[in-house]
Amino acid sequence: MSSALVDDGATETCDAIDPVTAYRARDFLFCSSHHTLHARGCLINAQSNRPASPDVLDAQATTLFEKARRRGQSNPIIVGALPFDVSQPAHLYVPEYWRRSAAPDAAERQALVRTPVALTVSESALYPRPQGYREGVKRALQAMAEGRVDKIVLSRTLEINASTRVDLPPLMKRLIGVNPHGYSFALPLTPDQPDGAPPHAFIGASPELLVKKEGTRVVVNPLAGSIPRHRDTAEDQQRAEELAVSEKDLHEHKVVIDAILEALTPYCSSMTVPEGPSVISTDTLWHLSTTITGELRDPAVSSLALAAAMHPTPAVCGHPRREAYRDINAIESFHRGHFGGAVGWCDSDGNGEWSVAIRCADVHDTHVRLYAGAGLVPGSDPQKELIETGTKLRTMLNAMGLEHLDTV
Ligand SMILES: C=C(O[C@H]1C=CC=C(C(=O)O)[C@@H]1O)C(=O)O
Repeated sequence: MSSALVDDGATETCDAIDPVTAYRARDFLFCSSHHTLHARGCLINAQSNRPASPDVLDAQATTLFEKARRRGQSNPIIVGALPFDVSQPAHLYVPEYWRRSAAPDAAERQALVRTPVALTVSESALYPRPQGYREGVKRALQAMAEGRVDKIVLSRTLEINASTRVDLPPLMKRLIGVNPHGYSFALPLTPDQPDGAPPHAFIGASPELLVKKEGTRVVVNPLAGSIPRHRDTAEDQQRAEELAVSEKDLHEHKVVIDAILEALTPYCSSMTVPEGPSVISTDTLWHLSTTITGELRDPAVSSLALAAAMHPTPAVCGHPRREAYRDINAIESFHRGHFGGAVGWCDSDGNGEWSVAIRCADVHDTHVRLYAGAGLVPGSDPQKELIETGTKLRTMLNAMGLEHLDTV
């Protein structure tokens, strides 16, 4: 992996080693199919109690960049996450040091996949239990039948207690190796904690790009509509073909595209939108996917502001947003935190990349909480949605070497 040190007025460098190898439990890592961004240390922590709304985030970003310049950084960036619930504050900070380099190539990823991850489970529990999740799906379908909402994304968790502290670096290597087309991330939740403190991080391997902004160009890649993959190649291919013409999934996808176009239109002078979705694959699922590109009217608008303008999309919340949000809160009895939010980075020219925070987990010392959700529309089947969310949990489980754990 080649790496170039960015001139950031940094106090600490580690550019001799590639970023994935250099990654430590308190670092930020964001690896797409093209680039790896690695950041270390926390120069300024935003520590705000204000909601993660576009205006608040814009003002916060301006203040953070000004402070970072006064502290001697010539090229600062902000890294962090938006929560699912935008009435809560975002978790943003300016790292002391960062660099961006080429993503691992195919051979390097193959080597990463072989990284041993030693994790022994002492306890694990699905929450809600499968029957509880199916009942939740039925309640969501009832809300749709009453005409209040047309889409709700309902999620569940898998709680794991390991017998020893979770070792994040090998886990991140595995995640990056197994997910070459996605966005693998590790966000320290207490980036300024002392050395040796237990890891506290939000990690994942999301297939979905909320937004990427580079100069005047903006790219979004919403996903919605899924089917689990199959070990048998012919059956696997048939499932992809089924998904491409599934009316229920095409509708589920269109709800997301319409909302994203509505949110992006005020920012763009032109947009290129394909006629229909294509089918893409992750290690465990097929998804309907649409890549939309646009030219920004104002190149100064930041990737953070664009992310906040679209978030939460109906790929993680539903439609209409407010009603879907209310139903999610009534049905789900756990706090999503950053799950269903966005993780990424933004530089002082506004360039940056934010992925939708799915296929992810909170890690705190020996405890791991995995999350997975599924988009529900009229016609969704509770058992199929249970299986779909169970398959989504597998992205993290496979990376953790816990393929044997039951998810349904
Ligand atoms: C909410 C999740 O996935 C979203 C993204 C892609 C496909 C989805 C679906 O088909 O339901 C979801 O909208 C998740 O993985 O937890």
